[in-house]
Amino acid sequence: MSAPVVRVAPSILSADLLNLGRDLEAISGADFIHIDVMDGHFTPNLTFGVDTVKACKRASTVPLDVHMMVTNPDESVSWYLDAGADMVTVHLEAARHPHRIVSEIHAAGAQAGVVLNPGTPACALDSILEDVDMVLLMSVDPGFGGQSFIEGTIRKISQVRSMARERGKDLLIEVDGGVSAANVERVVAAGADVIVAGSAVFGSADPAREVARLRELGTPGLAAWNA
Ligand SMILES: O=C(CO)[C@H](O)[C@H](O)COP(=O)(O)O
Ligand SMILES: [Fe+2]
Repeated sequence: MSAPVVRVAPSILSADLLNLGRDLEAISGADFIHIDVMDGHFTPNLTFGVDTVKACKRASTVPLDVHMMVTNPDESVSWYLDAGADMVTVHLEAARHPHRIVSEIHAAGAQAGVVLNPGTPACALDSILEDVDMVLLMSVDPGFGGQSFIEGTIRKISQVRSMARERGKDLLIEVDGGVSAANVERVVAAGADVIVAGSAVFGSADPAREVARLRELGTPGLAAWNA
């Protein structure tokens, strides 16, 4: 069996939208394409919708990780499943019926995750942890790329990894916001195995190399919890 490696999910929030095809090609070695759907209500910003997800599906074979930052995702999750999302994550702060959404995602053959804002404690996962494939922990308040990593997230990552361990749950933990070469090893060592990076990847001169570098720098951190 090959050794586990950190999965890297570049966020196209920081891509050059006028050259999105070129930027998707540059990250063809990534593990996911992270698509930040924001509705201008749940977040102060308005970004991508279903058509962007469809366009990414046509342009790339990399699995699509759709991060829904919308109020009432219950109403719109099916649009993103139909558009070709491979992983869909919904905020526990926004979902009316999170278990129903997770079932809908699984019924469509996709993977399901729930997201916690920095201000939401890990215990909010208590009744849903067993039902999801991934927990996404925000390490910035959602809305924008390029913000600074909130340090308290490190403790929350460890808490969620411990919860998963105690329950014997095989869980992906993704961390989103302010992750870069400077902190990726610590983030992973705390218990993460998927990292989102927007400005770190697309702000670099060579996005393809930055994906490989983040994976390389982060992977040693897996040994801390993934024995
Ligand atoms: O969900 C998000 C913001 O709400 C983005 O995925 C996140 O901020 C990534 O950008 P960066 O790596 O530049 O912080
Ligand atoms: Fe995101």
